[in-house]
Amino acid sequence: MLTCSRHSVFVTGNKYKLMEVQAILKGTVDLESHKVDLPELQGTPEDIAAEKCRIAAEKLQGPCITEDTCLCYNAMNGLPGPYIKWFMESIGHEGLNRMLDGFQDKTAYALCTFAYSKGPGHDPVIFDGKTPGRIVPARGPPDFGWDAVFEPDGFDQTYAELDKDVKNTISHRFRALEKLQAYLAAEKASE
Ligand SMILES: O=P(O)(O)OP(=O)(O)OP(=O)(O)OC[C@H]1O[C@@H](n2cnc3c(O)ncnc32)[C@H](O)[C@@H]1O
Ligand SMILES: [Mg+2]
Repeated sequence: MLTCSRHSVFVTGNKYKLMEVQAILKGTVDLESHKVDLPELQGTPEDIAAEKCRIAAEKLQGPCITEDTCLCYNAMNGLPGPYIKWFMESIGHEGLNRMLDGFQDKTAYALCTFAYSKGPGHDPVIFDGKTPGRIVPARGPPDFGWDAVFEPDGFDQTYAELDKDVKNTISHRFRALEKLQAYLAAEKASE
């Protein structure tokens, strides 16, 4: 859970996401953490992100922010995309590489979609961030999801090998949060 000056709350069950969001927003937004179990939905990344936020706002009966993360293979027209969580849990880093065995194109992109709702009954606003890269055999600490198999463009290190401070200035999450921050700041200024 993340509380900003407008008492909005970041809802996630993923402690690594929360740590990154806290590190990226540090100093600009007051954070507070709380875990709520949200359903894994199907659809386009944008529709999933919006619906996830609607459900969280209903559960909390108040304003909130949620985020959904995709890992999209270009050779597979964007899949596994929003279903990456199940692929990661079922087949692991090696399987995520093997899926591309029959393809020359190993490029992929990480996509983060934040959604912000003013509360139940309010349509969520969407903010996305994308980082292009490619899928490589796992290197670096295996702690956070598929970090070890994603090498962002312009780097010869995987997300997992990169210093956290570096990942947090080029990541899909950082890019989406930049937009969300600007939106919240403008909203606050107009009050
Ligand atoms: O409660 P929520 O916020 O939904 O947390 P989650 O862990 O279920 O997250 P998602 O539904 O967005 O699924 C995304 C999957 O990708 C993983 N993931 C998310 N961000 C990542 C990142 O920056 N690097 C590596 N793996 C990441 C995450 O661990 C999940 O397995
Ligand atoms: Mg989830």
